[in-house]
Amino acid sequence: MAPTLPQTQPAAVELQSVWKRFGQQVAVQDLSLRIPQGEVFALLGPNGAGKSTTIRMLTSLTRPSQGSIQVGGYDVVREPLLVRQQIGVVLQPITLEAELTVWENLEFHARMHHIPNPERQRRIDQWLDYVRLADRRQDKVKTLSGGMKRRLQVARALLHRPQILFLDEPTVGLDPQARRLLWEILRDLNQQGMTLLVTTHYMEEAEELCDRIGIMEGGRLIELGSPAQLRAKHGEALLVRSLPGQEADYTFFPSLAEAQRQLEAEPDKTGLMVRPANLEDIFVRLTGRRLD
Ligand SMILES: Nc1ncnc2c1ncn2[C@@H]1O[C@H](COP(=O)(O)OP(=O)(O)OP(=O)(O)O)[C@@H](O)[C@H]1O
Repeated sequence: MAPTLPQTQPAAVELQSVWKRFGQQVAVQDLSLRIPQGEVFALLGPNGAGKSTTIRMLTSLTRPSQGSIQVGGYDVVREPLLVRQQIGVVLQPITLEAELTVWENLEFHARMHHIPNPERQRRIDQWLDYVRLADRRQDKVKTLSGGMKRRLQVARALLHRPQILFLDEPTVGLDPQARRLLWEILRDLNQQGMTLLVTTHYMEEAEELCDRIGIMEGGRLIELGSPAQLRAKHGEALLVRSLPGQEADYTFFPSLAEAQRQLEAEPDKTGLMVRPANLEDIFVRLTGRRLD
């Protein structure tokens, strides 16, 4: 996995003390965050944590109640059209025209972005190839699998050549193979210099794909760092005691060796085991709950 990018990289996304209120409901509280260009950043959090609201503010779909947001160097409130030129967006749910063909869906989007022919045709061909859908170009979208639809959404989001791609739960509902293929595409885009901001419920996805992770709960950012930094901070290893009919008990240790030493020192070793800590464990430690 790529190391965390240095702070000297120009920011792709910058939020300063951002709040979003819906009436009495506070969806996002005092969020400050800087995502350098070229980073893959994941926002993690349980339902209602404020992830979608954050993405909606970053993509200029909803205005912050307070604070400022720059995306691609532009202010989302004052310069939303310039922001939209810099970004591609893959939101939930799938917003493709089911009765139109794969090609027609892309053609429609490219026309909306005023991409003239023959450049339009060339780009559609190029991106269909890239997301492995060239052989499905004449098929109606309703005949595609979930993974294919998601890849088509990605191709559509890339047609106008954005620098930053936002993806809200991109692999939800996909089988492992389809998920891996999408990761491969996203990783490749990042290697070409694209900044990615992803929300996900899947710890494995965050761990595999992302340089840094922000954990949100109750509208607040409660943790931020690379997977390695988070493990170093919270503990690399776990001693787990799990007994039938009881909730498992987890204790973090800085290293596997230290967890192992503790296990050996325990007079009663029933149900005890040592294993490496993962992001899910850290998430549970921080929030007291699982992601799904
Ligand atoms: N348009 C809205 N009107 C009122 N409240 C809203 C609106 N949008 C979001 N909220 C509230 O803001 C909070 C954050 O919601 P948000 O959808 O951002 O969370 P999330 O982390 O994306 O969760 P999920 O994974 O379920 O999408 C929730 O309490 C939600 O009910």
